[in-house]
Amino acid sequence: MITGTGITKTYKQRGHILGGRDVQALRGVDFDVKKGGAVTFIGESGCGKTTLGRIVAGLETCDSGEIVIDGTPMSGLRHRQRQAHFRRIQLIHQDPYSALNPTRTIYQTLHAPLALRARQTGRSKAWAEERARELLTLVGIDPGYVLPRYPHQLSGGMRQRVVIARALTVDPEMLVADESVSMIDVSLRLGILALLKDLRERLGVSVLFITHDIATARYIGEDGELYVIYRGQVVERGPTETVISAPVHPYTQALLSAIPVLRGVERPGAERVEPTEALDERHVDTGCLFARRCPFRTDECEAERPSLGNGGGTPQEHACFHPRPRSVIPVEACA
Ligand SMILES: Nc1ncnc2c1ncn2[C@@H]1O[C@H](COP(=O)(O)OP(=O)(O)OP(=O)(O)O)[C@@H](O)[C@H]1O
Repeated sequence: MITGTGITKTYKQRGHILGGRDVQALRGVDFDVKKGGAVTFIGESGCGKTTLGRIVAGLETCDSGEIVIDGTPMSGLRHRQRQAHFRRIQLIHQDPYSALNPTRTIYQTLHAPLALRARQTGRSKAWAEERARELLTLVGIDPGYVLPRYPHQLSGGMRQRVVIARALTVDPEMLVADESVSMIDVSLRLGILALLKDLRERLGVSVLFITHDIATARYIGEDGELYVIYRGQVVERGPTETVISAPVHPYTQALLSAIPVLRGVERPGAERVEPTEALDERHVDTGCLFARRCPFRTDECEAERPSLGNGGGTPQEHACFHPRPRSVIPVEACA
């Protein structure tokens, strides 16, 4: 099990004199991912999703907060020990084109980490070769075709499968998939998402999925938890189906309302929640982060920041003083 508590991250900006502001990318994010579980973070561009994914994968440090992997807090460990723990969390980057070394064949890419493991665990060279073939078969590609080839000779979907196979060479406990289908042809995306689901079932590996797309969140995390993140704060979280079918935070409702739908297929009674104003940096220190865009804001929202909780008796947690379940236009309406 992997948990995060109070994760914060601020990027210092140079040029303060010219009016540059520090960017608070994460403002006290809590999460937990159970063994074999699926957690999806969803939010618009710039809300801090990638920063969180990199911190969870150990590629970046947080300013405060704690990541605990199987009961061991990472903050108290030396660099090498920490790296050994974080090796069990593998990041699958959104861009399979830059994730693979163009000068290495797929055989070389997979063989290097496997040969290292073979040496560390007293296994033979033949084991490393066999394991490379097994992993490629597991991710649905023909080892005989792929192993001698270079990345540029493969399609985007195949490359992403190789990236996943490489992540599996270390027997990870969790995969962090950051928009991992966004740069792949639409026709190939479902295959990659189905593969990630399949790996969860077959290997018991947990998946932390990062996306801005509701349909993807629903597909990958149907039995998992959905976290909605806005400007570095989790504003709603709960079972994926509950959050999507009955969102209570106005931001989640706006996110769902923003899905394009075909004229005439909207469900009667569905409500469209339109954010009222463009992003505004005011009230960042005091009030609700969404207040300036929220059509339901009150004075209270501008004076104080709500924290995540179950106020109002809702099944999911939310950070809103006025949670109101609203039926918004469902994702199926896009089909
Ligand atoms: N290395 C950095 N230096 C300065 N600011 C950064 C850095 N990385 C991210 N940021 C800022 O932190 C905020 C969060 O960025 P992040 O990439 O985590 O968001 P995101 O939700 O993943 O966005 P996107 O979907 O566009 O990738 C943004 O305002 C971004 O400009």
